[in-house]
Amino acid sequence: MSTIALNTSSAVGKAAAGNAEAPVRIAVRNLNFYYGDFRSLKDINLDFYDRQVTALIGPSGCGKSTLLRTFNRIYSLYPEQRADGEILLDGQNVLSQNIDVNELRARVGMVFQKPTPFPMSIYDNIAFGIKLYERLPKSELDGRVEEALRKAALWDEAKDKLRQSGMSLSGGQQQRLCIARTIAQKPEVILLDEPTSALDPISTGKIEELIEQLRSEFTIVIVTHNMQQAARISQFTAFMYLGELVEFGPTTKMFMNPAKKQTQDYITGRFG
Ligand SMILES: Nc1ncnc2c1ncn2[C@@H]1O[C@H](COP(=O)(O)OP(=O)(O)OP(=O)(O)O)[C@@H](O)[C@H]1O
Repeated sequence: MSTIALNTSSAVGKAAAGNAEAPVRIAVRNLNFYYGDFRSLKDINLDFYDRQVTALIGPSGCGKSTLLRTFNRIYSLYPEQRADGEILLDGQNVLSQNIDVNELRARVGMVFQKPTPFPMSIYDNIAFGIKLYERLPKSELDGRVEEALRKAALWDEAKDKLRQSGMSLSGGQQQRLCIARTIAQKPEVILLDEPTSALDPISTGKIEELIEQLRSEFTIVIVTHNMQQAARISQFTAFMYLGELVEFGPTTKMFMNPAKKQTQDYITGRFG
């Protein structure tokens, strides 16, 4: 099969190569998901590697966000939604009834498409989540807020206005604040659901750089519609269609030499 001649080919290989030797952080086994009677995920089996970025791609409605939302059981806020099968986070099934979902959501943080800062100060946006779980002296809390803002590449822009509302930041800064808020809880996994789709190219670039930095510490799963973005920032890519996993592999292989025609058609924009 020839190399795919699309814009994506210039982006492929920009991210560090995938490390399939890395330990598996999340193992998805025979996962099905239902909205009422509608089965939106069909027997998904997939591994997510430790401190690697995995991109979930596929046409609208294929189940990318649904899959992402199973990892921290955010769907369980809605009674008609349910999952069966197994999602093993470090070997422990997060779908099991005896999992503490609050603890799970601290271990598996999530950042949404639209920046969602709380209507409170920049400082409190971050301190709030820490205080839910830990009682820290003020100096230590200050340190944790600073550390999270630094890791989210927002410290320099925010350090002189920590008491200003988080809503006063630009869209891109708000999204980095949401990432800082997630990081502050010291998660193991970070889920990103189209985190740059509401942002301009410069803010998008900053978030992409940030994702590359965060990879040294966190396992990252990102849903994106942007093929170039998937090629630029991920080490592994999963292509989904109609609730099924069609193909999974190192991003370079998926974009340069996919095994399935459907994958190739989607990546080259010939789908549909
Ligand atoms: N709340 C819901 N109730 C019923 N069906 C839903 C609900 N949310 C999603 N679905 C259906 O589940 C399937 C998967 O949706 P999902 O949002 O996961 O797809 P997606 O790949 O993330 O799409 P997009 O790229 O458009 O965000 C679709 O057929 C969708 O219509």
